[in-house]
Amino acid sequence: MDVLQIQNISHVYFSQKTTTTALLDVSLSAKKGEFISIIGPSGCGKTTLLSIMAGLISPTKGDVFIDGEPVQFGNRKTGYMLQQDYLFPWKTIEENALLGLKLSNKLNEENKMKTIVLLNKMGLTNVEKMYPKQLSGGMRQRVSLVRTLATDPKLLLLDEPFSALDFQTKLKLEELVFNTLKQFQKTAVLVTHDIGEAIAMSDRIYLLSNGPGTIHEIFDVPEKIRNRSPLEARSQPEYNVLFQRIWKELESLANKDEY
Ligand SMILES: Nc1ncnc2c1ncn2[C@@H]1O[C@H](COP(=O)(O)OP(=O)(O)OP(=O)(O)O)[C@@H](O)[C@H]1O
Repeated sequence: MDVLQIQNISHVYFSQKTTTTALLDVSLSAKKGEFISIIGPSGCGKTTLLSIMAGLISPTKGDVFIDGEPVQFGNRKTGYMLQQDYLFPWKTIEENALLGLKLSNKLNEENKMKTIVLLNKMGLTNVEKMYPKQLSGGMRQRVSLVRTLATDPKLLLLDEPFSALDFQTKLKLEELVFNTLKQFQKTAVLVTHDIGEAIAMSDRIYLLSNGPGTIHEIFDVPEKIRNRSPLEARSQPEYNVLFQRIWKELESLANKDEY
């Protein structure tokens, strides 16, 4: 069954003087456990699309279903992981990690224990009583991932979560996120500007055209890459072939003055 179904979404922003069509007739889907990526030029509507999936804005046209139900404002079916970790500096790591559970009234001893175990699994041992400023950027993003996973969302929305990190930390975190999501059979949507990251982590990549964003092309990631961890995937010959294909497609958009 599709955990995520987006059917013919269009979205127009209206202001007093202008109207901007951000998305035009976009359809996509993801089955349970699938990892999909959305790439495309700046301003093509990626954030708008994620905000619609999260139920933060309603599309002007079209339907979104998560787990078979229409997305509603304030729904708790999605978890967001962003470029910035948005941990509260005055709260301890444990309090930050448990915040999602607390807000959704799911905080009990069992869930608390599960969250602490998850923190430890992420290599975050003995940090529970520390504050965010005492942790590195990569560690804070790991706390942010734990907070997101703790509420057991049906769908994870990852909005460039690695882009502020140094390259080595980014590769390590990609590996950790990939393995964790596979372990829990989580469905995820990643928005990124990094073609390599999209290939290394995804089952399928949606390339959006320049605004108004439409689906320009869908790339299925070959099995040889999908069956490997992101780091191993990057050393496969198929990885370079797909990288070149996507790169050329982006270039062709640029030459059409679309990118
Ligand atoms: N609140 C808003 N009001 C009016 N126009 C908006 C609003 N938010 C976004 N837009 C416009 O909608 C289009 C898509 O924006 P969006 O932020 O979704 O693109 P994006 O692909 O995420 O961009 P980037 O890669 O630069 O983050 C752009 O033309 C943008 O200017």
